Amino acid sequence: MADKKPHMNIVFIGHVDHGKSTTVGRLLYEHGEIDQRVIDQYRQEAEKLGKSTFEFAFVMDRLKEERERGLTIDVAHRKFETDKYYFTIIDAPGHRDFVKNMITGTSQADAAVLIVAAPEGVMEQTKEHIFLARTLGVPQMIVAINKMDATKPPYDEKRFNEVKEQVEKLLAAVGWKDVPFVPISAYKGDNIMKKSENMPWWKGPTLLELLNNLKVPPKPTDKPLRIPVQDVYSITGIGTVPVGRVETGVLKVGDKVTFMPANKSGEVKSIEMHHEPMKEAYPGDNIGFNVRGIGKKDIKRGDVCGHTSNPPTVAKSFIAQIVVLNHPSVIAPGYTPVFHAHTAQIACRFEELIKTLDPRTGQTKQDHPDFLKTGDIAMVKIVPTRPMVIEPVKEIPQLGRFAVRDMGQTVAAGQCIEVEKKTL
Ligand SMILES: Nc1nc2c(ncn2[C@@H]2O[C@H](COP(=O)(O)OP(=O)(O)OP(=O)(O)O)[C@@H](O)[C@H]2O)c(=O)[nH]1
Repeated sequence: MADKKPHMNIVFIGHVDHGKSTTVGRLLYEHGEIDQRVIDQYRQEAEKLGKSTFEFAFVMDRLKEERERGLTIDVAHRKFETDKYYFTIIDAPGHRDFVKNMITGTSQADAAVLIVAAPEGVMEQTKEHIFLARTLGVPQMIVAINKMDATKPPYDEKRFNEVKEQVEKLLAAVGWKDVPFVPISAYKGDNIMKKSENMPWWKGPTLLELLNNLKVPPKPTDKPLRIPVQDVYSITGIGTVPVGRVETGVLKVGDKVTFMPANKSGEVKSIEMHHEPMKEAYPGDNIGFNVRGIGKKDIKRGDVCGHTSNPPTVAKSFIAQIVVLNHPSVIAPGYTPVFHAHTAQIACRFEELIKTLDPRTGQTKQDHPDFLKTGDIAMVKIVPTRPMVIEPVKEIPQLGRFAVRDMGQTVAAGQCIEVEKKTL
C-alpha cells in the first residue's frame, strides 16, 4: 500500500440481460482478476471440448452456468486496479441486494455504470435504475451502450446515437447532467480497455478511460460530525469504546460528544484506527474512540455520535420520498416494515401516503393514494416505533437514506426530506 490510490465503489445497473455481468466479467478478466485456478480449470475444459483458442466468452458462459446452478462464483475479488484507482464493484454477478448495502453504508457507490443494450435500447429497468441511482444519491454516472456487435449492421453509429439520445432524455428528466457515453461490446471486448477497430467512428474515450476520469468524491468534512455506532466495547484499563465509521465531519481528541437517541454525552479521550492512535478522524475512517462519561450499556449499535453543540436529529416522524422496488402486494397506511438507515434497524409505520410522483417529471401523479405498489414513487409520512436518528438528505446525505426491508428482501428505498424532531 505504498502508493495510496483513491478507492472507488462502482455499481453496475441496467435492464436485465443488457450485459452487466458480462461487462464486469470482462473488466475483471482483462485486469487479471479472475482467480487463476478458475481460469486453469476452464482452460482444461476448453481443451477437452476441442476448442483451440481459449476465450473470455468461454469463461463467461461457464460462470453463468455456475450461477444458474446456484454455485458460489469464484470471481474471487470484485476488485480491480487501474493506474489511477482501486475499484470495488458492488453488485457483481450473483450479488443482488446492493440497494440495502448502498444505503446502510457498507458500500456506498461513488459512481454507477449504466449498461444499455444497443439492439434493445431503453427498457423498463433502464428508467427505473436511472431514477434509483438518483434517489440513492449516486454522485456520478457513466453510460455504456453495449452489444454494439449485435446491431444491424454491426457496430452501427446511427443506432448508437439513437439509443444515446433516448438515454439522455431520461437522464435530463431526473436532473443528471454531463453524463459521458461509450459504445462497447462486453462480449467481444470493444472499447473496454482499448479503442475498438470495429468502431473507427468513435473518437471518444474507452470504458476504462471513463472510469479513470471519474472524480474522487470530496470528503464531507464541512458537515456536522456524524458517526453511526456499529459496536460498543468495554476495554479494561481504557473504558467504553464505541466503534464506527465517520460519515461526516471531523472528530478530535478532547471533543465533547453526544450519542442519540441514547442522549448520553461524554468527552473523547483517544481515537484509534487499525490499532494506531490518532488525534483526528475524517470521513471514511473506521475508528474506535474512548469516551469518558459513558458506560458500555448507555449506548448501542444504531445510535449516532455527534458533537454536543450539534447533536444528531431524533425523529418523531419524517417525510420521505420512496421508490417501491419489490413488494409482493401493496403498501397501505399502517404497514410497519423494518427501516435500515446507517447502522440502525427500526420498525417504522407508514402513517400517511401523501402522494405519488411521476418519475419522469417529479410532478404529482395522485394525491393521497389508497396504496402503493411496485414501481411507484411516492412522498410518505413515516413514524418510527422507537426513537431513531435520521437527517434530511439535503443537510446530511449520508444520514438521510434508508432501505425498507420485509420478508427478507428490500421492498423500497428512499431518502428523508424533512424531519419532525422529537424532544428528548
Ligand atoms: N452480442 C452480445 N451479447 C452480449 C454482450 N454482452 C452480453 N451479451 C449477452 O447478453 C446476455 C446477458 O448478459 P449478462 O451479462 O448476463 O446480462 P446482465 O445484465 O448481467 O443480466 P442479469 O444479471 O440477468 O440482469 C448473455 O447471453 C450475454 O452473452 C455483447 O456485448 N454482445
